[in-house]
Amino acid sequence: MQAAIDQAVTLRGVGRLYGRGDGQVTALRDVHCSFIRGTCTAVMGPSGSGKSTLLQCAAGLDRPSFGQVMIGNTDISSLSENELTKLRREQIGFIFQSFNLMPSLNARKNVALPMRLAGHRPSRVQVDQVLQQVGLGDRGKHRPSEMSGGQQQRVAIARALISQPDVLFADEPTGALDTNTSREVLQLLRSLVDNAGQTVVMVTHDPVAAAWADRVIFLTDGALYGELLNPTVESVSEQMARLGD
Ligand SMILES: Nc1ncnc2c1ncn2[C@@H]1O[C@H](COP(=O)(O)OP(=O)(O)OP(=O)(O)O)[C@@H](O)[C@H]1O
Repeated sequence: MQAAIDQAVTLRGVGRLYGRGDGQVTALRDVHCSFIRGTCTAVMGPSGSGKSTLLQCAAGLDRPSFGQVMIGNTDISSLSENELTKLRREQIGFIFQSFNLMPSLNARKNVALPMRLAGHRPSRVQVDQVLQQVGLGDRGKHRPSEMSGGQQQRVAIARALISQPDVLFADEPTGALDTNTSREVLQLLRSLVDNAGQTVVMVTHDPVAAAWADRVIFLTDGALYGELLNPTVESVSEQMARLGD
């Protein structure tokens, strides 16, 4: 008998409306999809197609207007704000295009911050281990302004990993980086999937970044358009050209 596929996140009939009346925008419409544990999925589509909205609904940062989001076996649509905050802290990692590090804190303190805000104090060993995991074992005392963009994004990844999240969501993680530093960050995300069994879901505009994923899903006008397995730069670019990007 075939083993059940282990889904880290499942969206069932998810829709998201913004505003009311004549000004109402449908950012997502009836999206059904799931993200398999231990895989990397890229989310692509033209500007305004709903990629960030999908990511935010899947990560529990935004609440869908309709439908259900499951993180593992938990239906997050049914959680109270406090329960959702706890689940986000413990099970979700989120990385932003602009790193969102605290400029006055060194790398160690930035990594420890979310746990400290949640009332825990991670040990120095824990923090250094996660910095080592992202290749910054020797940069713990450096502030963001003393690091390159790629290093800052790796600190942000370490900060997301400190709580050992089930899923790592990334919104344009290489959008602010040059080609070489983008590759470093993508290599790191790929190695987290391959060597640590991490689940990664990332929004990107870049076919080169998407080609690092196991699967690409495409959105148009808030709806799921299709997917590509084992994507290449060429196959992703072709699909995006078809979508009119
Ligand atoms: N807070 C909001 N209020 C009103 N409309 C919104 C809001 N957030 C997003 N939208 C609209 O929802 C639609 C989807 O937006 P979203 O940011 O998810 O798209 P995207 O594919 O991530 O776009 P981009 O590639 O340009 O970042 C767009 O029409 C956008 O203008």
